[in-house]
Order: sequence, then structure tokens, then C-alpha cells
Amino acid sequence: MAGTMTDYITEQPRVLRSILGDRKENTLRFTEEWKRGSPDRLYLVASGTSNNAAAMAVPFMEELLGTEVRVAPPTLLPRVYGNSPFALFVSQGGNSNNTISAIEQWKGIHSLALTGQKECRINEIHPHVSIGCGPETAGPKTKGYTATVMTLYLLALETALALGRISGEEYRSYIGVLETAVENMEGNIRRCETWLSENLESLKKIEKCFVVARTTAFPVAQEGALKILETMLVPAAAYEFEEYLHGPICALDDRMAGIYLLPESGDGAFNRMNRLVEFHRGISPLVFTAGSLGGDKRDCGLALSGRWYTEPFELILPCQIMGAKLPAVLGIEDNGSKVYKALDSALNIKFAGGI
Ligand SMILES: O=P(O)(O)OC[C@H]1O[C@](O)(CO)[C@@H](O)[C@@H]1O
Repeated sequence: MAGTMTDYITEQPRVLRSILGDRKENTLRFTEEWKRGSPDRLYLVASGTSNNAAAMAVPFMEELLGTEVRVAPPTLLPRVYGNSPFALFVSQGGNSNNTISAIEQWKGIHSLALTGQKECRINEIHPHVSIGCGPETAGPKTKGYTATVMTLYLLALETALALGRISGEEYRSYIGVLETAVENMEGNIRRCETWLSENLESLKKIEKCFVVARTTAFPVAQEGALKILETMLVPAAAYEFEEYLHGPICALDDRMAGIYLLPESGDGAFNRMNRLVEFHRGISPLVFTAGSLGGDKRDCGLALSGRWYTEPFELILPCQIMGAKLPAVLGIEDNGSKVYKALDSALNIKFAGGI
């Protein structure tokens, strides 16, 4: 049965627990291929939400695998360097025609696909590993995002352990932090729902929006902006905090909404980002935060693990909830999906009309 965005958001803790539980079996093939090829470069090729998930995983994978990791959309494949490159074609639905073409184009490169659906075109044509999220039929993806980040993390973690790049103690510590973030998720989803209902009148007024996060959380802001854009159908742009100060900030006016994804209060950027929030609030009332701040009803306080790499499981939630709930309130539910479906038949985005 087709689920709603809310169903998939709510399903996330269960899905992530099961991905964590199945990690040994599910990552085996990747680890074996990695050992066989001893890669000196990893390319993650993906579109849309899969691309945002891949971008989030880059620093984690680089640290664990000890190699450069690069993300590219399938239609912007980079020149390949290195003596033994490895590519992972990431596609949640497994039917994106651009990713299928990239697989054909990079036939000579040692690679695997990473897909979220058993039955899909990519699984028919290429060796693959599962994201373990199950089908997600709502257009804008939510559980596929967090499941893809988690799976990429686990591929890197299990491989690093198998190669002796990290000790058993370090491995258990990473897993413990990831488990904590998943444990926090149900409560965090409830916090976002409360925040949304308390701010409904102002959230409804958003006509344009900046989503801002610092350094490693920037890819979370990119996914947050995509959720707002494809559901509320308003322009939404994501910026890395310091980059935002170098130009985009000039576009602030009383109608420009801001969603600031804040790190833990101990983070070096915390106070500076708060000064920016106050500055923006002096110009527009439509300024919201997610993270560790409190004190204003516009601040969506969340339980954070305190480690940067769990931010995609925490800071993404307010934008996911906005995307799930606000279109119905605005009377534009399904408008985005209708445009998308018409475009898919005209431009053949997915293989044989798949998802
Ligand atoms: O990860 P996939 O299945 O290749 O899809 C890429 C993107 O394409 C869409 O399905 C829209 O075409 C997005 O929802 C998705 O993030």
C-alpha cells in the first residue's frame, strides 16, 4: 500500500534499527570488493536526495576508509584519477535513467550499486548492495535519505574494521553513537510535530526561504531545502553558514524566511550562528531554528548525540515534517507530484515509469 510522507518519517527509527541490526550481512559484499580492489578513490554517483545523502557521508567515509571520496550527479561524471578507483552508484528507487546511463558509461570502473528496492532496473543490470529501507512511494523522499546515510556509514565502518583501520573499541563507540541518535529519533519527531503546530500560522506564510548549517551539516541543509521546495513549492536555497555571510545574506528582507540548523552549544560556531539568528529576526519574524537552542517558540529543540555525523538523523526532521504537513494546510497537497508525473512521462526520468 502506498504510504504518506508522514508514514515514512515515522517509520525511520524502525528502518534505521533494522539497518543497524543487519549491518554485518548487508555490508559484506562491499567489504569484499573493497579488499579485492584496494581502492585509492571512491566516487559516489547519485541524484536528488540520494546525492544529498551521499554528500553527507563523504567526510565520515573518508575518515574511515582513508581515501578521498567524491560525490557526483550521474550527468556530471568527473574525470577519474587514481590507480584503482571504485564507484558506488546510489539510487534509492533503482530506476533513475541518468544513473543507469552512468553505470553504462563507467563500465570499466570497479563498482557496485546501492539501491533501496529489490525490484528495479539497476539491480537487473549491476551487482548491488541494499539500502535496506524498503519501498517509498511518496514523491519527496524521507526514510530513504536517513537510510542511505546510515548504510553508507556502515559500509565504511565495517570495512574499516575488517581492514584493521579502527579498533574494536572505536568501532563499538561509533555504533553506540549511531544507536543513540536512532533512539532519540521518536522523541525528536514528536518535538518537531509540536514545534510545527505551535508555529503553524507563521510557517504557512513562507514564500521563500534560506536553510543554513555550518560545515559538515551543510548537506543536511541541502536536503532540508529540497524537502521545502518540492513540497511547499517555494524557492528554498541552502548555504553553508560562513558562505551565507559572503553575499546571500544581502537578500534578507521581511519576507525571507530562515531555517538555521544549529550545532551543540559547545560547538565553536554556536554563538556566532545565534548572533546571525538574532540579526535575521530583527528583519523578519519567519526565522526558525532546529538543534540545541530553546527559549523562543520558533526554536525546535532536539536531542542531539553531540557528534557531527548524527546530524542527518536529527537536524533534517523539522524540514521533513514541514514537507509532510504544510502542503495539506496550504491546500496544495499533491501539486508537486502532479507536475513531477507529467514531466516524467515527457522527459523519461525513470526507467519504464518506475519510482
Ligand atoms: O535515488 P533515486 O531513486 O535514483 O532517485 C533520485 C531522485 O529522483 C526522485 O525520485 C525524483 O525523480 C527523487 O525523489 C529522488 O531523490
